[in-house]
Amino acid sequence: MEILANYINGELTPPHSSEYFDNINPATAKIFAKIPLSNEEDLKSAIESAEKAFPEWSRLSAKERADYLIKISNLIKDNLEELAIAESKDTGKPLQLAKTVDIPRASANMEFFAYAITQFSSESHAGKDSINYTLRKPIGVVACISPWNLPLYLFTWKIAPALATGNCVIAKPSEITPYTAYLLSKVCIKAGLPKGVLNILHGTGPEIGNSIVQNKKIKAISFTGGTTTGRKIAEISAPMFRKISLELGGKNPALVFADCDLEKTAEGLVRASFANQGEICLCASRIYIEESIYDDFKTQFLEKVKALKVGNPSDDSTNMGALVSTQHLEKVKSYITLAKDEGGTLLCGDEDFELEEKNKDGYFLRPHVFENLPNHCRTNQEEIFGPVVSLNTFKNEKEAIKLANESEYGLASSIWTNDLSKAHRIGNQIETGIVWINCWMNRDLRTPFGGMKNSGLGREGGLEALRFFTEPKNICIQY
Ligand SMILES: NC(=O)C1=CN([C@@H]2O[C@H](COP(=O)(O)OP(=O)(O)OC[C@H]3O[C@@H](n4cnc5c(N)ncnc54)[C@H](O)[C@@H]3O)[C@@H](O)[C@H]2O)C=CC1
Ligand SMILES: O=C(O)/C=C/C=C(\O)C(=O)O
Repeated sequence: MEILANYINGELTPPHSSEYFDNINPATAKIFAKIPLSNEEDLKSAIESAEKAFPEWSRLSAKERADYLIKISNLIKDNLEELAIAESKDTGKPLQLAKTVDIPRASANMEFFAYAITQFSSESHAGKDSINYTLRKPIGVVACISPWNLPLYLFTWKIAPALATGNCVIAKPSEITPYTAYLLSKVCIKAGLPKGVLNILHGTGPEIGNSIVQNKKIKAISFTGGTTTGRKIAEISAPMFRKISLELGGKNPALVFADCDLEKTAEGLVRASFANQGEICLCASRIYIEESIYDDFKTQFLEKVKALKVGNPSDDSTNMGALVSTQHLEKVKSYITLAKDEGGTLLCGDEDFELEEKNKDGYFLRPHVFENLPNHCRTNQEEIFGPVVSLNTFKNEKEAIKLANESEYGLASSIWTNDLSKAHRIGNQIETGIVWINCWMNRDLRTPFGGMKNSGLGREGGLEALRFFTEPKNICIQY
């Protein structure tokens, strides 16, 4: 059985506690690796090595730092197969998805920020008697804390801009899916990344995660995960006046208008609802359909959902793998019970399905579709983060916007219509950080990424991430 290690000061390092916990394959329910249970001592070593590395790393030219990121990006590409297998084993997601989305995006994150930093510039302002220019300095030792749903994809999405801008990083992957972060340590060693520039600590959120957040030497935190955890990080960071970037949950609406291309919309929304088993913060979970096409949409949507194949993640024909853990499966199931208690009609999801012998104990769930749920019920308001979606109706544009905005969350939305004026008008009024028109999760890494309301604070992506990880300093010269 593989024993994972922390990555501290450029070396694979066992935890001070000498204690480990289980890494479980959700598709088989079998333990396949042991995860270090890190504590304050490990954090102390990681911070010391990061502080030691900072003066030199931050003094390198942008191009020199970019070259390291490109090496890492290339090594991720070279090891795509191994990394994808590891990601699928750790998360339960289809191997095909890991090969085509997760790992290529991890490589692209490194490459994107390598190029971005060489093009990064700051403002200057010429006035009547003075000229001002702004320097953007690295902050120091920063933390990146990431979740389990897109492990290497989101881990690198944070680490890449933090390193590119000259910071040294303490990074913590989710304890539920730590495996590709461990493999990334090996990639960084192979790439010759200077010691201490990146440190990866494994362990639980309440222990090592909380220690990182409590530590005053950590000058900024980029976090993706649940809203409850995000709130805790904000509460602890506020008195320290520490910079934080929070990418939190979503309860994302999709608005389907009578003038949409029905076939494409149904297909797009099956993907938006159930990609990665519905375990993406951007997944559509409330679908609002214009009354006049409700029945037609429902028929087409259900036909496609029922055709989704759930099962062995290694099989190329599988559309949905296992949910990430038994605890998460139980959480999602409890929402299915709740939806029924709230008066919802289950349209599909409870059919019998066959699993291969080795997957019999895995955490599989068919995609569930409900209708007849009121907008204010918990099923339509709380983040489920699994393969559960509700179909709802609206009468007109005004009502569609009202229903979509009746939410504590504000991450992503999608609008499906062939009337582009209407799409722009609605896009402008929807309270979400991201609006997709006739598509979903079409990502350009240059765009601001993040949510409003309880979906987070700040934006990542492109220049936003480079600005987040730097401290602006204005210099004024009088003529
Ligand atoms: N991007 C998103 O929107 C995500 C949302 N979620 C939502 O959150 C729910 C809970 O999932 P979890 O895995 O428990 O998410 P979480 O928010 O607990 O975990 C995310 C990361 O934060 C760390 N963490 C946990 N508690 C911490 C603390 N006190 N201080 C510092 N770091 C801490 C975890 O170890 C992990 O690395 C899910 O059911 C889902 O609804 C989960 C993952 C991603
Ligand atoms: O950056 C992206 O393309 C996707 C981000 C997704 C999340 O932050 C999430 O699901 O947690």
